[in-house]
Amino acid sequence: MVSLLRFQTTLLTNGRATLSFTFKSTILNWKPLIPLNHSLFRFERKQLSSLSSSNMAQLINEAKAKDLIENVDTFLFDCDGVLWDGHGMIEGSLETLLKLKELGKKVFYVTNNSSKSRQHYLDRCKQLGFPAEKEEIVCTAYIAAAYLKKIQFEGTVYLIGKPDSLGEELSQVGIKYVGTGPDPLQGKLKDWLVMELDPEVKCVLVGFDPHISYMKIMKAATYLKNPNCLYLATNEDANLPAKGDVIVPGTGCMVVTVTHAAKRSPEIMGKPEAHMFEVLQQAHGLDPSRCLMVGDSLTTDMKFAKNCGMRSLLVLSGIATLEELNSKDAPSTPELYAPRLDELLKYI
Ligand SMILES: C[C@H](OP(=O)(O)O)C(=O)O
Ligand SMILES: [Mg+2]
Repeated sequence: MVSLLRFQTTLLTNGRATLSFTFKSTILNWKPLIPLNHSLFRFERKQLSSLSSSNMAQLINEAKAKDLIENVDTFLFDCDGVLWDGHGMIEGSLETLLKLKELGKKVFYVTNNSSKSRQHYLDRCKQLGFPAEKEEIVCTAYIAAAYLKKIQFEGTVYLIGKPDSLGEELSQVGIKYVGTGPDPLQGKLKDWLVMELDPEVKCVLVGFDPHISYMKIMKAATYLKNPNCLYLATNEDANLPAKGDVIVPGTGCMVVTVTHAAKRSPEIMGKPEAHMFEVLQQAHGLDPSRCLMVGDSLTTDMKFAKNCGMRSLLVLSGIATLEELNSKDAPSTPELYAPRLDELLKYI
């Protein structure tokens, strides 16, 4: 009797390691010691059965970590859910980045979060002890302003966003904007139908805006009736990563309401689109095949890595879950995954 026994250790998000094995026996008279329908394996079998070996994300281990250190010069880090989240810094993230800098690796911060400016992120990195220079940080507020400057935009931006993030970045490139701050419900339908809009507005830009309102959606959608009016959005993340019971709506919730009302889709400035990588590649001459994108989202970070030709490591400390990773409908499959960034630190 010949049987092929393949062991696989899988680290679950609760830190419990489980051993699972599959066997292919040419003569099915072999009985495994532990019945395969034992609960220990039920989860594993679903996990293994839902992933074909060709596209299975691999749990990071010593050999894979050493391969990264040998073949990756540049580490691009997503921020929310990897380095920090709503509760503060994520354990081990700072130590891991400092070790990579000690090893001479280039480190960049690539965040979809449009609630803060690039300067704010620089101040935050310094405050937390992360090694960062301003040109190593790209956030979607900065990218949106840089994009409008690159296309030599002329006119005013109707901004659904914060004055101290998108507003600050637009001002820095000399672009005028209107619309920020509270815009509560006023008047009734007969008033709305005759409301005055700013004829100078030639772009609607939607980012994170805690003052999102019915009036703002109405104004944005009305500006967008003009097909020559540009429609940009910073990102489509549905939630901000914050472990706990509360769901914190992300910028994607602001974008979908304007998109639905306007019946138009925006040009997305952030991940998974390649704008942020292109800006870094142009400024620092990056070779994507020697870059690793580390993120917590399959729909943005891991797709971004794939779109830009980079290697990818998913961490389960933020938005993505092991179940989502192993689902046959997963939006993308990273090369590697780990429970948290500092899993890498164990091996380097
Ligand atoms: C979640 C996302 O930020 P990132 O994870 O890209 O830092 C966002 O704030 O919408
Ligand atoms: Mg994230």
